[in-house]
Amino acid sequence: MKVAWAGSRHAVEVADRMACLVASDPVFRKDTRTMLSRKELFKDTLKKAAHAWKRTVELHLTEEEANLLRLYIDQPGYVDLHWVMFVPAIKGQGTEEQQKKWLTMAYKFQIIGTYAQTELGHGSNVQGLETTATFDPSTDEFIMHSPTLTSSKWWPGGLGKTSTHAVVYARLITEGKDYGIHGFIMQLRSLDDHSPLPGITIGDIGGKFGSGAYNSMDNGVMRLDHVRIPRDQMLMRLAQVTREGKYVHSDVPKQLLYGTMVYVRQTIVADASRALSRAVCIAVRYGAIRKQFGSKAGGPETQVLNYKTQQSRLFPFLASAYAFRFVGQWLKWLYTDVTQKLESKDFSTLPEAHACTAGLKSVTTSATADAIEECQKLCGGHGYLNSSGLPELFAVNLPACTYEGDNVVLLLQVARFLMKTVSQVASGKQPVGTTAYMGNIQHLMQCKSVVNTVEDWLNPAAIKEVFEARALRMAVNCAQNISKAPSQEEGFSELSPDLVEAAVAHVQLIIVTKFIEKLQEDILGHGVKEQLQKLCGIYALHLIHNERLGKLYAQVRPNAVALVDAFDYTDHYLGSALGRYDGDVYSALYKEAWKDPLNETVVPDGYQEHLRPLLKQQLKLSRL
Ligand SMILES: CCCCCCCC/C=C\CCCCCCCCCCCC(=O)SCCNC(=O)CCNC(=O)[C@H](O)C(C)(C)COP(=O)(O)OP(=O)(O)OC[C@H]1O[C@@H](n2cnc3c(N)ncnc32)[C@H](O)[C@@H]1OP(=O)(O)O
Ligand SMILES: Cc1cc2nc3c(=O)[nH]c(=O)nc-3n(C[C@H](O)[C@H](O)[C@H](O)COP(=O)(O)OP(=O)(O)OC[C@H]3O[C@@H](n4cnc5c(N)ncnc54)[C@H](O)[C@@H]3O)c2cc1C
Repeated sequence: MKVAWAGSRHAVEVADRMACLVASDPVFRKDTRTMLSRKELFKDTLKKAAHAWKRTVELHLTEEEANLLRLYIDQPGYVDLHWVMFVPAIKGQGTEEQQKKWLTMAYKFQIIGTYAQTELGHGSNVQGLETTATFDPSTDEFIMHSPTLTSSKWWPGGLGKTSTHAVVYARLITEGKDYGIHGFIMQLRSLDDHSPLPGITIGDIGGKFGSGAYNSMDNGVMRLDHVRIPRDQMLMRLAQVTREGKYVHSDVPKQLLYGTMVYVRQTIVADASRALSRAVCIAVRYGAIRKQFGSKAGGPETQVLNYKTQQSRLFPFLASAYAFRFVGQWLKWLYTDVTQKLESKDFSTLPEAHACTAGLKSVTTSATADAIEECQKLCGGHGYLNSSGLPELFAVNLPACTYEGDNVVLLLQVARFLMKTVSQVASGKQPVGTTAYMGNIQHLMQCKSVVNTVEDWLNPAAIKEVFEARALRMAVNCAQNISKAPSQEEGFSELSPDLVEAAVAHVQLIIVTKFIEKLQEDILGHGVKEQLQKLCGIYALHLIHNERLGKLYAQVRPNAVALVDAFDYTDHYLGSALGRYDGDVYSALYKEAWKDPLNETVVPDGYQEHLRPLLKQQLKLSRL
């Protein structure tokens, strides 16, 4: 099962090696992270990042190994933005010459970069950004400026205190005309003493949700006061400004400007499956250790994992973790395929790539945030302790519902794509890729499900048909209602809640389909495929027909712990007293409690000033 989860034997081996490297290095300790002040946490993050880079160089780690090292260090920081957004933005939007110049420095960490798109006034509406980049032909420079308070850059990770450079998104103005949003490389801080360059005001935007967690990241604010940069720092793969100030657009779709976001959304699906699997791992392992109540005859107490209510709340998450993992692996493939096509100037699959990454990012991160919260409840009181690992896991993954595109905004993008596809089908065009099922419209609009028993639900063809019919009918229903509205735009706006539901149904169909396709692959190991079939059934069925699942849960229960062990997480990475591999939960909880700063002294600070006088006063009063 470890191989099925990781994708290959090689993937298991390299992940194990990197996880152990991190777990055995004292610099990467994180057990007292939630007790650090913001400043201490930030410094700890800088230390870990520098040490990780040192180890990467010393051990000559490959890119795959270095990425895993960063992942297992498990502490958000500026390096995430540098590797996940700054480097890809230059790769995707820079010319070959620009890539050579900037990536050479970025790969060696001679510069640290971030992705500065969002502003105080606009995040979702990228076309509404206000920062300007005005070309001055007299000096061959762009003047970068924040004209209003709301145009202040706001949120970019690493911007606050660390980044020396950024890809800054701004409205390009040349020859008096506004050509909309383009990307520019800017140096922000001195490479000698790290002070901000003239005209740049920069800082951290302040503490965020939860202790520890995302507070390790210095999300930043930046205002620009007529800062000049050379013309060749405009990212010029998609469009250019000539020496004379002429704007020239390349023969590529302008949506490629959004390419970095497509790339990152794809990686976020993998993050979501990992976060969900960590929460499930903690709740399942702990559920096997925790006992409450027993038989009336005085027999042994019951493991809470044996309660049917526990299973019906928890096993759909276990199934979802596997489902998201497999769809994430497929999405990675899709992204690579689209990138190769783009290189040979075939842009035909771009809309589908956008819809799939946007939709899957939305559905998987929302489900994951909800599931982590529920796993906390599934662990009872102990789940609420920081030492359970769950509060931090929740706080770190909750913003994934917002960053890289608010989930509802992204689902509306999927809906727009679906409405276009429905109208193309109506005019006789055969849909392809993940919407190919819509071509079967005659059958899917009328068919009745052949499913009667729980066993029928394990029939992949039956499951697929139900999901196809559900998604298509919801999309067609929306399209019909929109066509009755006074205008397309009004109809879309009026029906947006239904459109979001239709988008979710389409995305869930993709997830179910990719799970089924995974089951058709060669899967080695005794009983592995059978367990995955049950999980696939649970994933599909819990979305549409909760009542019939009891039998399947009973079949999964005997292997529940093994199914989470297959995630292959070290105790260091899981970071949970409840989810420990050895099950020694109570000793761990007890030990963790004593690490709290409040326990550094037996009598707490503040006793002399506030507690003692109060108690003495009450004592005096009671004697009166
Ligand atoms: C225990 C705890 C320990 C700690 C653990 C730590 C471990 C780490 C774990 C997790 C962390 C992982 C770290 C990962 C690091 C990632 C960090 C991420 C940081 C986040 C960064 C950001 O947020 S960057 C900013 C992102 N911003 C957005 O996403 C903005 C969203 N808005 C948009 O994308 C667009 O504005 C819009 C799509 C909503 C609208 O676009 P537009 O205004 O142009 O309008 P249209 O709707 O008219 O679209 C026009 C046309 O274009 C098509 N289109 C739109 N987008 C795309 C696209 N991306 N690609 C291709 N095509 C696109 C659209 O469909 C339209 O097409 P038509 O054919 O005209 O219909
Ligand atoms: C932890 C974190 C890290 C981030 N890192 C970065 C970074 O590195 N770089 C960067 O540039 N940005 C970053 N961001 C910003 C992030 O990308 C934006 O916050 C995100 O795109 C959402 O935009 P917004 O904040 O403007 O939300 P808003 O659009 O203001 O959303 C507010 C509400 O309005 C709703 N809404 C908005 N538009 C519509 C619509 N058309 N129809 C229906 N409902 C709508 C949304 O659903 C939401 O409920 C980060 C954000 C966070 C939280």
